Amino acid sequence: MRMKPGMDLPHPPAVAWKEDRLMLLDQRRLPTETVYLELTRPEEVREAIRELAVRGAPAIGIAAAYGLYLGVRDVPEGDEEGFWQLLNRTSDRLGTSRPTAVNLHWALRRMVRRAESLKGKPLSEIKEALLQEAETIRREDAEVCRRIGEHALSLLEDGMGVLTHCNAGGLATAAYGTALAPLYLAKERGWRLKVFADETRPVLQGARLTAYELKQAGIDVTLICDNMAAAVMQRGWVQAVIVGTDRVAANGDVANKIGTYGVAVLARAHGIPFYVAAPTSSIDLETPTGADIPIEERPAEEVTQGFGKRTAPEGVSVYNPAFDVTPAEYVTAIITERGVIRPPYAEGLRRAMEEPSK
Ligand SMILES: CSC[C@H]1O[C@H](OP(=O)(O)O)[C@H](O)[C@@H]1O
Repeated sequence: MRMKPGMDLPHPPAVAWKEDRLMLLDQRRLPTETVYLELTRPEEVREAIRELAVRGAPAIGIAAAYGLYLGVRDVPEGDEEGFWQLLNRTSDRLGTSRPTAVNLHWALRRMVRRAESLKGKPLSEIKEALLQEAETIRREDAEVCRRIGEHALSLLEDGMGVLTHCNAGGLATAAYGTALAPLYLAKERGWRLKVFADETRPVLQGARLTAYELKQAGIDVTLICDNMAAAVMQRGWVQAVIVGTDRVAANGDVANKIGTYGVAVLARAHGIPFYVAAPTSSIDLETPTGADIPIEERPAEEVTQGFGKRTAPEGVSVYNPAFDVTPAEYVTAIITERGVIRPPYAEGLRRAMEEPSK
């Protein structure tokens, strides 16, 4: 599997545009079924994001970008007022699909700004520019992931044991992933890494998606239950932890899949570096600290009746936050497409957001 533009992915792409519709790989059905949703309306895209048919911060942003285009493409030529009203209403609607991943809001803001930059032009021109912008966001994301892979690989060594949590792979992005990008690159360079993938309850993104991606790519992956991470570290099988993120606050606090904070504390207790792979599209300097990051709470059924099998009594109280926040002090380094950022994070994050991509 070559991590070059247009390279062959070890799995079907999470998001694709085909003629006149958005194709989303329905990740609720992986790893046993490969089924694409064909979407032509923004409400369908919003539903797909909410129901985790498409998930992963970058992939959510890409899907929303196409969803915004779908929302305005049928506005009649000349109906300027109707176009701008619908554009903003659709952006707001898509923006409320999930609260934590900042990529969603980043992508929608970028699309609206692109349209506003062409205000006064024929609507047909603005619509075409919106479709092109969504395509550009998708293509850029693949390149960003590849660069994150390059920078992240400089922190790993051949033969290492690496633990990851949830899925920050090709299925969470346009291609390659963020946290998984260095693992693909290592494989391409003939390295032999041993990966431990947390299953990541309750939605099992690690078991269903990360284990699937890495096994398809021929990478040595061992699936473990979340409560086994401590034992695996205690046995000395892990030399690095690398995870993705949904939002990095201005001080370096990191929101990621629930359970990440526990892994970070375990890594600290075992003297294991804890790395966060973060495209700049997931960095939010307008959010001062992790305490300011909205944490999505999801339906109780994900915990009590996962994948249709009831495993808890009817009516039991459930707390089901989809994310937690790892304080910056537990983060060894934040790896962006523009390089590796070490503490103190506030200054490094500001510089990363100002620099052109390397
Ligand atoms: C590269 S972003 C992946 C990020 O998104 C996941 O959450 P979800 O599956 O609920 O969208 C998880 O936090 C991953 O680290």
